[in-house]
Amino acid sequence: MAIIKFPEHFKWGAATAAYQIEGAVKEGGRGESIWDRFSHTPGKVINGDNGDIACDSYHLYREDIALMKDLGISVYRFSISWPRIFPEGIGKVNEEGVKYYHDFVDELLHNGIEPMCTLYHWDLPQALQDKGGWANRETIEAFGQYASFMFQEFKGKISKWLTINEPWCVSFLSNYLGAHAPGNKDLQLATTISHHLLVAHGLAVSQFRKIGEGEIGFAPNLEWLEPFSNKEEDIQACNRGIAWFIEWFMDPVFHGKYPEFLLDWFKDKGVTLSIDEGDMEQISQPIDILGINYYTGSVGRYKEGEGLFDLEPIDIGYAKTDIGWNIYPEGFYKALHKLKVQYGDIPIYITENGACYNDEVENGEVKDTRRIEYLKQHLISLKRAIDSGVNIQGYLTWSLLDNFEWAEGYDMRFGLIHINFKTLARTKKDSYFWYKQMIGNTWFER
Ligand SMILES: N=NNCCOCCOc1ccc(-c2cn(C[C@@H]3NC[C@@H](O)[C@H]3O)nn2)cc1
Repeated sequence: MAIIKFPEHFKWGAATAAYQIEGAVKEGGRGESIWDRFSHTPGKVINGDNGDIACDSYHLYREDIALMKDLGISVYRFSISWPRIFPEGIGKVNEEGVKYYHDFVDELLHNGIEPMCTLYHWDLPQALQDKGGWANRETIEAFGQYASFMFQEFKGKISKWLTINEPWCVSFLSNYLGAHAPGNKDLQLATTISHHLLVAHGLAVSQFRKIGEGEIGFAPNLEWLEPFSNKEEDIQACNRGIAWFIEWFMDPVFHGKYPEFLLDWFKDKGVTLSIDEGDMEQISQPIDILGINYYTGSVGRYKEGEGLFDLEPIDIGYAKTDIGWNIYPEGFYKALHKLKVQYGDIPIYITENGACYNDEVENGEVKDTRRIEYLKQHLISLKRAIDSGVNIQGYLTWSLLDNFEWAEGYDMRFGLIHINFKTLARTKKDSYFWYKQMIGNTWFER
């Protein structure tokens, strides 16, 4: 059997997000978010699920942190509910919300767990959406004020910050494909939003340089696309599909410009970018860390007129998780290798990787052996990337807890810990025990 061993300094963690676990949406002075509005709109979320209660981590966070300590993680990625701090998005601060996060972060630190804080994990204050949301450049300024407040308020407690989680999901999934809040289906709008998100990221970084302490970055998600054949048309189609996730967001941050071939492609679709003077300089300020979220990949081939990029994803029989995503660990390595080639040695944290398996509790146990296999396969790819020179500093699995999986609701479970959403009981899954042993050893047996 092979031993897969990680560097001694390697950081192991787990990740969650505010709207997916907190609940208490009308408590503690919190304002409405776009996900409150979207999830309560009939037809938007499977089973009509919403985040009103979720895992009730707002009230149960001490229990969750005790589980993290038992698990042995050294870093925990969470997000701030922007409308808990600024109920209207800007202006009056909600002191109850500020205190909640101080109490939460203090509990993490007291338990020797390093906080990694995502400022924006999709729960935009509805009051800002009512004024156009991310399509309105005023939201960029509002995000800058929110970020500046948080950097000042948590200086000395939080030293790893991520500005925007998965800007592809916030822009294209939510405003072109329409699958997430606010549910628009407009390519020009989505592309404009993608630019405003990057400008907002850059504004937060510039504020961090004045106010903050520690490291800052952002967390794009990547989906790999493997060409069906070595035909140039298949290769180019897959390159377009990959660039939609990688180059579209990474080139502006690391190279100060959008990928020309995608700009041209969008222009042929009647979509243009309105770039203000100074935007690209703002976006491309150096960052300290890069979060990478990877779940899946597909095989793709050229098909004229198919989708946005003349690209047809085809099912060649890869095994899938319970949410229907291909299990494709090879794509994880290929994506990470591509990042090193194109963007150099920025310290990378895998800020999300995990699998949806909807195993239930039986006799007090959850035998999620498929999740353990998924983690093993992807950690093998990760170790290959590390050994080939990719500067990976840590791995945070998605997710610590089963939680509200956005439009898929609560049926889709990604946690190491099972949540009974009726009783809120937490049950450690077999994958929890496997991850705990692997963290303790810094290796696992294949
Ligand atoms: N890709 N093209 N799709 C074509 C059309 O598909 C429509 C649906 O698409 C997608 C694509 C991606 C996702 C997704 C979900 N997560 C998991 C969350 N990450 C942040 C954290 O909160 C986790 O809950 N990451 N990515 C969902 C749906």
